[in-house]
Amino acid sequence: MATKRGIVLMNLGSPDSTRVKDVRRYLNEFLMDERVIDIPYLGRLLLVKGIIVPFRAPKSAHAYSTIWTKEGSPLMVLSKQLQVALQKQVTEPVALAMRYGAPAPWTAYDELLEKVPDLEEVVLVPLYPHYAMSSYETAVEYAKSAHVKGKYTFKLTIVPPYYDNQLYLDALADSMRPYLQQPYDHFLFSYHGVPERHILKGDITGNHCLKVNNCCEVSSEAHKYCYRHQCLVTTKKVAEMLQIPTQKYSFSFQSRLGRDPWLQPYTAQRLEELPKEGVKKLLVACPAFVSDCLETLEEIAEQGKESFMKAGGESFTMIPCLNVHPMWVKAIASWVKDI
Ligand SMILES: C=CC1=C(C)c2cc3[nH]c(cc4nc(cc5[nH]c(cc1n2)c(C)c5CCC(=O)O)C(CCC(=O)O)=C4C)c(C)c3C=C
Ligand SMILES: [Fe+2]
Ligand SMILES: [Fe+2]
Repeated sequence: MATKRGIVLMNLGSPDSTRVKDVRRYLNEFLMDERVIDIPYLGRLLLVKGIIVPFRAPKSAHAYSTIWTKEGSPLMVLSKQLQVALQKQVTEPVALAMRYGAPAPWTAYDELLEKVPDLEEVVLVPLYPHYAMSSYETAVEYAKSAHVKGKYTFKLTIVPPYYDNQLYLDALADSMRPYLQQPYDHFLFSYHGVPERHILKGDITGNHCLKVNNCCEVSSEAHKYCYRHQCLVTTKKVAEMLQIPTQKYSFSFQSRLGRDPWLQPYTAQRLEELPKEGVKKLLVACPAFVSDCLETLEEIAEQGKESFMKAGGESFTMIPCLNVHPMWVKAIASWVKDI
């Protein structure tokens, strides 16, 4: 007899609306996560509630208002569309959960149990291709704690990071290929950044990450949890599949928050430098995100484009995220089947 299974897709979550009070609530939950702002509780409370959120909430609310749709935030809308598209490919019920805000993982579990009361296994698909303490790990730990706290009897199985999985890479390359038909000088792969401190913390060897020359390129067990290594692998593999010459592509990190050093180079800085280096026609993709969101639609496609053009760029083309690309939907269906 086949195992009675359900699937949960898990993404980050968005505020309920673009009102400052909803954005404030969302940012407080997000930034009070000890895997995001990883300092002791009291310091985190003072920093987040006393400094970051009061200043950031009105600015973020405005940014969200520039991308918000009639149905809600793009991240929520596109995650729901992915749920619907996957449901058409699999017989198991598919539910959606978010790390911050609604729907919570227990809501997703209950929804699956309503459809399959004798559920034996739930396969959790984190909608993050790369391992980071502040994205993949916090989502997985939250889903696991909801599983334990709710005393659910089904087994919880987790899809590992898929940054180098051929099905993910094939879908990504296919989604980018049409954009390479147009003339371009450079292809920038921009990934969400993380503080360097997070990379050091995640180094299970204690002496590799950001310590050894070309740390992400020389073999190490540390790569299992190294976000930078995983972003580099995705970049190199996709560039190779698309036959982009080495000198015509690069990768960078966006969305820095605060003054601590984050992974470099910073996308915002590269977008101002590239035109001065002779890059006039730019293609940009953001493979750390599988669904378009604030960080792709506003930070890159709006703000990033503006600063590139002001610095002397002539054309800026943003390649959409995988969203509901048929090969991406099939990739998820195949992982769930084979896990
Ligand atoms: C792709 C994976 C992500 C990592 C890694 C990540 C790390 C990280 N993020 C912040 C702070 C913010 N991120 C914000 C938005 C945001 N972040 C991700 C993904 C990752 N974050 C997504 C998909 C989104 C978009 C959400 C949406 O509703 O569209 C925000 C909120 C918006 C803003 O004010 O800019 C913050 C804040 C930190 C500090 C961090 C690592 C430590
Ligand atoms: Fe983020
Ligand atoms: Fe590394």
